[in-house]
Amino acid sequence: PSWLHFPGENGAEDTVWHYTSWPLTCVYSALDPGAHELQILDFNDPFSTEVKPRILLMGLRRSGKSSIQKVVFHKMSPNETLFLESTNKICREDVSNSSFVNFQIWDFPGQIDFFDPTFDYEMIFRGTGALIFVIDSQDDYMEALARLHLTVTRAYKVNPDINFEIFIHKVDGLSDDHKIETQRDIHQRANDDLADAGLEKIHLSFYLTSIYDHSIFEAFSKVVQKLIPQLPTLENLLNIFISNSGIEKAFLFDVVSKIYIATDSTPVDMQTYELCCDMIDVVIDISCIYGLKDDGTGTPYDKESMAIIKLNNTTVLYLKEVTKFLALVCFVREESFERKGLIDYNFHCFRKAIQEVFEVRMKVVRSRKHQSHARKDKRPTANGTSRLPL
Ligand SMILES: Nc1nc2c(ncn2[C@@H]2O[C@H](COP(=O)(O)OP(=O)(O)OP(=O)(O)O)[C@@H](O)[C@H]2O)c(=O)[nH]1
Repeated sequence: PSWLHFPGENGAEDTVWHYTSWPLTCVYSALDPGAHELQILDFNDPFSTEVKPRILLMGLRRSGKSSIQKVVFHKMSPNETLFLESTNKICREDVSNSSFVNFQIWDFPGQIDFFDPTFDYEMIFRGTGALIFVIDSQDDYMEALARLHLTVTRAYKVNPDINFEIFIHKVDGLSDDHKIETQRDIHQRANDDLADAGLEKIHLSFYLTSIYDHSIFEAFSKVVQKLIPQLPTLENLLNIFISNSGIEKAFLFDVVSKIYIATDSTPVDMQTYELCCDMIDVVIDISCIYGLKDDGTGTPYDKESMAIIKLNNTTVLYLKEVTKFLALVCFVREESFERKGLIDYNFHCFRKAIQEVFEVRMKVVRSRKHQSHARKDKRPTANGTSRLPL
């Protein structure tokens, strides 16, 4: 077993212990002792069902990492993030809103000395699906670029399959011209650094983001979509659905986070996405006021949830419940919406197909769990017992 120390504020110290001498890696945080029960991560077992794709949030201090997590996944209002304290330990969180949106986010403290030899970055990167590096665009970003280069090169060596996602953040403070110029400059410098190191094969994706508009949700949607193995199937189903129903555009949304997990193959523009987010907010707000029972029980989003909003430009927005956490939001021309019966019938077929995709996934998960348990029971352990050395 090796010990990792993350110095906290006011002399407090969080000690993260992880045991890697066996395929099972256990992470234990001293400041958060209850967490160890959740943190049994089986990195080396390809059939493990405990491991969720991990998204790391990294970047310099005060770049906005915790704010992003709080705004996207905790519905915190952007203004409240002004009062967020600096993160002094790795914060891990499970996001399991639906069968597709299922991952773990690790928020790293900005002050962490990531390249301290006692820091086991191999363990961290091995189970990582996406590494989001947040750069504060309102600050001098040279130090951030140097840190980005170090982080990406180390991570790539351990795990070349990681998606590197660069959030050029806090762009609300920049003019439109300045935004484009900043993105071009960061893109150029980051890729030049990689080329100088002979690592031009590493692909970096760039996003302009701010917690004060929808850009952060859109960027997170794209990051999450890359981690959903069923994405091509979902896109295909959406393409078939819209082309047979006279629909202009359709999004499959995770209602809780407002991340869209898939859309058809026509291009997405920001305004369309914002309208969908606003519609979800309206539906949930109205349901919370008028949709609950007199005693306050019930949920604001259920099988009955649907909404039609007619815009003044002959476009109709149509929202329907797909599963407990997913909604389909469509853009339809008024004349096509006259054939609502056809749309509803096709939607019924679409929902059935989505359920089938879920079922296949559940079957795979169940059989992997079964195989995994069977193998764990058989293999000998380090201390001769069949239990984890916790
Ligand atoms: N203008 C603007 N400010 C932002 C944005 N996102 C975050 N901030 C502000 O940036 C400051 C730092 O945010 P944090 O989320 O605490 O930053 P962090 O990267 O988690 O910081 P550490 O925990 O120290 O590593 C806060 O005052 C936020 O309100 C944004 O998109 N635009």
